[in-house]
Amino acid sequence: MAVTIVGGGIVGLYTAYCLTEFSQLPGSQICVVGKYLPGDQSANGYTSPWAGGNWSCISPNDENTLFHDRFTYENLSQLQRKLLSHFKGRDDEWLGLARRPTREFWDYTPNELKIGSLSSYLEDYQELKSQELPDGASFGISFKTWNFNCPVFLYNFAQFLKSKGIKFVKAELTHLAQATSFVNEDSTGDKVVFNCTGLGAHDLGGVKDHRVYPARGQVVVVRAPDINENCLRWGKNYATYIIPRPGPLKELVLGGFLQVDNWNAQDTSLEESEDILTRTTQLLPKLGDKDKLQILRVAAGLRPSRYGGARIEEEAQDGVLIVHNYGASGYGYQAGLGMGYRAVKLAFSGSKL
Ligand SMILES: Cc1cc2nc3c(=O)[nH]c(=O)nc-3n(C[C@H](O)[C@H](O)[C@H](O)COP(=O)(O)OP(=O)(O)OC[C@H]3O[C@@H](n4cnc5c(N)ncnc54)[C@H](O)[C@@H]3O)c2cc1C
Repeated sequence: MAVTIVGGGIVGLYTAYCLTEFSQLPGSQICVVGKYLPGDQSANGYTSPWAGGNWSCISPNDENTLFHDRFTYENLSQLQRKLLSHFKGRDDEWLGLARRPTREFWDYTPNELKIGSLSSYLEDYQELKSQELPDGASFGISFKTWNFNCPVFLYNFAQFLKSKGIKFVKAELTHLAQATSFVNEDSTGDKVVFNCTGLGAHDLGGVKDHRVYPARGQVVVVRAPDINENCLRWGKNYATYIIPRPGPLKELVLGGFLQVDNWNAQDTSLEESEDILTRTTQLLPKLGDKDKLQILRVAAGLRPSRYGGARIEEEAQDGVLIVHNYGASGYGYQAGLGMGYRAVKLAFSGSKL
């Protein structure tokens, strides 16, 4: 088997992990190719380093997404254990994948199916009493979540995958058919391509999926050594979130925005930053005076969204099995392991070769 994964974002890496872990495919048969790879940064072409990131209730309520979220939440402990046993002497904070408490509030009554699903598996799940809700909120929960230091975790995850023999190649493709020329030297036999190109799927030849669109987010990153909890609030037209990043720098990511079809991640806006600081300090008063926060940086990123939801689908192109796996929107870290699992299962149960 010669497997090529196009895309070195979190979805590509989770897919590589699922191939080795759940299909027992040797790393020497897998090659990851991407224009950008872990350690790189690009505002427009590489979303994964820009995520907050945590596991939250941001994702939709359809059966597939509920499965992806749950699978990821439940299997991150195993991934964390494997990485920590590889990086001997290091801890979860160094790794960039750690646990923290969280509270989430809604201004409306959330979907029953979703709440039913969440309450069945989230650790320390509790529905909050009305006196524990902020003004104007109508529902709230607390639970133990996962927090990522996204650029750090992405880099460490890639190092782990390389240690399994997986090859990483930096290259830009103009057509998906070019993918099969990037293979691991030791691999032979049937060729399979996983298309994990995120927003790139919009323009890549052989895909050109115009259901893919960006949902721009801006964040303000502050230094807050005393805040170790997540706090999020979902309104009909806004999302406010406070996400601590694991690691020694004690960074807190404050957001945010979900701007549909806005492709501009180069620019950030002072007005948006002010709005984020106002909303987050109101939501979590212990953050203190917004004018006294130590701002480290302001950044913007583009979530790879897709009308109709993530595309996890197989297709045969010139005798090669293609498995599409993109469209993770604002939940690639929290759903991507489940997406990778489904994509890999599809590849190995399919008969399109
Ligand atoms: C502000 C913000 C906050 C977020 N917070 C969270 C959060 O808290 N939790 C969470 O789960 N998610 C969060 N997200 C969403 C998360 O970042 C994305 O869902 C995730 O990064 C998508 O990963 P991906 O691998 O699909 O795409 P990407 O990371 O964009 O990777 C795409 C890969 O494909 C490659 N590629 C594309 N086109 C080509 C081509 N033509 N040739 C070669 N290579 C190509 C790229 O180089 C790259 O390697 C957030 C996003 C933003 C912007």
